[in-house]
Amino acid sequence: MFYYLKKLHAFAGRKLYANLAGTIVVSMMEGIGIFLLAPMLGLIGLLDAASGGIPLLSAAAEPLQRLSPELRLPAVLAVFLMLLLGQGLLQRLLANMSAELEQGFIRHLRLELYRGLLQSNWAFFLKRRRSDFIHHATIELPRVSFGVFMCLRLATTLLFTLIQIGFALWLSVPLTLAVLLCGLALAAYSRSQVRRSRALGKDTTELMQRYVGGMTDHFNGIKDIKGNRMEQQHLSWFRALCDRLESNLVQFTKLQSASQFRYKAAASILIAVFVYFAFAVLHVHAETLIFIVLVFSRLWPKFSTLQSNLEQIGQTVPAFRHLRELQQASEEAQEPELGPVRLAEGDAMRVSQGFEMRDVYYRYDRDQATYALQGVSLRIPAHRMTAVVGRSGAGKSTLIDLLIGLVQPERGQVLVDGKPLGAGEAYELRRSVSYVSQDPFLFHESVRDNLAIAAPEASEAQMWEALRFAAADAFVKRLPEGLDTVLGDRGVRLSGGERQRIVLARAILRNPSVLVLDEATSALDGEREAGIQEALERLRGRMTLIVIAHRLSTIRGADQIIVLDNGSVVQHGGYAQLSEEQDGLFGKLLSYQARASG
Ligand SMILES: Nc1ncnc2c1ncn2[C@@H]1O[C@H](COP(=O)(O)OP(=O)(O)OP(=O)(O)O)[C@@H](O)[C@H]1O
Repeated sequence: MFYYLKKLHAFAGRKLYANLAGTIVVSMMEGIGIFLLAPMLGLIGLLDAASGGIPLLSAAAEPLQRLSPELRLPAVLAVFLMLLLGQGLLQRLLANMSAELEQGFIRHLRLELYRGLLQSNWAFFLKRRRSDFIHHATIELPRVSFGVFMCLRLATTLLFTLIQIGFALWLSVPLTLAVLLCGLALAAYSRSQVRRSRALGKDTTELMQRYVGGMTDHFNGIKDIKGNRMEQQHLSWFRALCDRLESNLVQFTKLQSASQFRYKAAASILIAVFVYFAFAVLHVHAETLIFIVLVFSRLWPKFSTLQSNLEQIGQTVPAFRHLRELQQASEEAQEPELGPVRLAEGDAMRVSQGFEMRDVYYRYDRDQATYALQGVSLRIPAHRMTAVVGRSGAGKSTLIDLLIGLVQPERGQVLVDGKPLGAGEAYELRRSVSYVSQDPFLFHESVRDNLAIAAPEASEAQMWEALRFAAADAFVKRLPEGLDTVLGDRGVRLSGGERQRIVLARAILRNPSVLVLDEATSALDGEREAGIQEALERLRGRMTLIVIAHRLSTIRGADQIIVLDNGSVVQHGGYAQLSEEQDGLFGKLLSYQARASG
């Protein structure tokens, strides 16, 4: 919590103190307003305004005595009005300022979280559920911000309570001490409520995490759900979770209302007892009694506000811990070379000789014995086309991740142009790599925006050239608004192959030094794939091509084929050479495919 309070301090600076000071002034004005009630009551004959029994009262009434009697009431009312209006205006100003501070702080936290996550290395993402990021950004983060401002509210309430206590002590020490003792006793009794709030807050965090995770999974897999008639099972799961969420939030409200009731009940009893003792036993003046009742009726609600603030803070504590843990993990996983993001690729690192792997070992989980890659040594020459093949799960994607430095080997070395590829160099290298994954990703934006994200300076002519290259020009031309057609769920839905071609065009538009295609043409028909093969032929020489393909016919033109099996390189060489090695895995894979298609 202190971490985020410090953050707010760094973010808001002087504004924060102005806000706190303003809140105190508003509270003071409220106090003065009450104090002014006395001369007012005196003027209308309810109270002896010149009474010396009440501190400050005679001093406050004294200027009034100098006015002619008929002006006194308007004068007091004018001051009263000014105070109330001033307080109202200041309150309005403060409310606006608080909203700006609060929203500004949320924006600051959001940006910090998002930037931190984006700049975390790939290993960080491998270990986490994607929906957890959404949960943190949309639910935990506002809770944290709410908690931070609740702490500030607690601080101002505490301060103002102290002022009120001082004032009350001045009026009557024994009665104030009695009220304080009762307040402390009730606070001690209510401590368990704060603990309970924290436990409920922990449950809220867990339940919301499940809620966001489940919803994300279900809607990602909605086709599977519909296609397999699994709606009922999902609905039951959802209903059970909603029941728990409902009960969790209702319990918190019940807890709060119970402690508020306790404070209210105690207040009524105390006031009755005080009035009795003050009047019947201690025989204090009626004026003093009215003041005591007035002051205590202001003081006691502060105690219940403090209690309520503490419970609300308790409820948000788990969110603080949760968000901080994620941020800490993401800070530890930051890419070493961050600097400003430069999209112009002119000065990006160009691979001139090629890649090399020396006895590389990698496993996703260091607690497990199985390696995704083991003892891999290979060379990938620059400006040539290298294909990586193997059965599903053989380690092809892992190999690519290591080559472009998304993950680092556990043992062994990856070299680029003869130099070891550390995490810092990898970040630099990826500025000149275009990577097209198995599941290509398009934004819910126009074709133009989707292309421009990779190369903001690209002209329209260059975009069309890239689309032509990827055999996507014809279908983009046919889209209702051409380049400006919005793609995605609420725009034009593309087929898997069409999506792949746009992503390929985007990859080419960056004019990368290394183009990696991970099953990037799997959804294309033979004719279109042949078109892309020709395009790749043209790219060879200009850039280093690394292609993962299941359909072996598509890699006939490769300069080199690397065959992986169970995380090791089992064969490498040209297409013709490998196809002749009858006992080799490549030959087997070829014959399986020939049988399947034949
Ligand atoms: N994020 C991960 N966490 C743990 N294990 C993983 C992860 N990703 C891959 N693996 C494991 O590493 C091994 C190699 O996976 P990889 O994705 O590199 O294979 P692949 O050859 O690309 O497979 P495919 O052709 O099916 O995409 C597999 O055994 C897989 O289960």
